[in-house]
Amino acid sequence: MDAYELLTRNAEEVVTDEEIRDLAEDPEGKRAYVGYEPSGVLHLGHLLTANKLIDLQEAGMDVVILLADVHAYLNDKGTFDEIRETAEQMKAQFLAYGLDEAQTEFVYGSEFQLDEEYVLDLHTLEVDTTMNRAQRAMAEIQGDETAKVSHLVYPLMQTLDIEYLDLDLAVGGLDQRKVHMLAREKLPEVDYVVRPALHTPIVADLTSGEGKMSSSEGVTISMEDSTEELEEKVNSAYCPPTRDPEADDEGNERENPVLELFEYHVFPRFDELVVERPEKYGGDLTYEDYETLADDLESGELHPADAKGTLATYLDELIAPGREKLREIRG
Ligand SMILES: N[C@@H](Cc1ccc(O)cc1)C(=O)O
Repeated sequence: MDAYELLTRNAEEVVTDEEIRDLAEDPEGKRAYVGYEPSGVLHLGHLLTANKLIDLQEAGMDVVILLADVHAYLNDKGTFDEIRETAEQMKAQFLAYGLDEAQTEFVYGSEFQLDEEYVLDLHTLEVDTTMNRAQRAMAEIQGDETAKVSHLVYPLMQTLDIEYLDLDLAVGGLDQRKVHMLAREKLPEVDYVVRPALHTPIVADLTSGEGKMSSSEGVTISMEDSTEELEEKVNSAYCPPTRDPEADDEGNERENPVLELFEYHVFPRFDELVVERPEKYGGDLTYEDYETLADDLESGELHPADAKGTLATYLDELIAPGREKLREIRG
């Protein structure tokens, strides 16, 4: 796979394609980041962006993981001490998951976001940004909560992080796109250069196939799940024998989350998947790419129950090292 392909595979959006192409010309040693509000246990949402970071490392880039403690604090996620403690646990899980330690730098937001220069830049942005504009950027991150002043400061700080961490690329889920658009608009106003952004898809809720999956709403899979819990969740997932399911009774769009997990979580990490089947049902199947597997599900060659069993096995392999780490940490 060439560098451009590694950078962009499974990305839902790149901003802009031209800037990413430039980066792909010479990715060696360039810096990409994802910021996470520390929350202790990694779940599929974290792992989807982590997969992209692994791709970028493979292309030669260095990765910065921002443990966004100040942002979590602004978003009312607990006391500062609690937040920092959960951040330490996340570090260990990211490395266990497969990020290359030599190419990964972990930075706490509080290491630089409280410095005088940063804070003064922040105030400059506050002067230059309407409340309406900042609030729009936050809509998807803040959820249903009533907007507080902290929610307006939050996206302006995220904008500055891109400059202060000296990055060449900002990565995030599609829910970060409005903040990255704000950054493109605002960074030049404080005389900083615009950096490209890359957005990963948001996988649908496991049980309904609707909306987006996160740890707070709906069912997700996390590093905390035992093999049995993981199997149970995958087995109860929505999986019609097609990649384009019909909308539900209320007209809500649906996806096939089982296929999405194969596409975004499993195939990027394994060269080949084996679906184990007894001889009398046709024997084992081997897949080297997502498309063939999705075609077989659609044609009936691959039964949803077999697809789910296989998905559970591979997801379990992916989270097993992180699960071990968590056990060690918690004793
Ligand atoms: N906004 C991110 C967290 C984040 C914070 C600061 C950043 O610079 C980047 C990302 C989230 O929703 O979790």
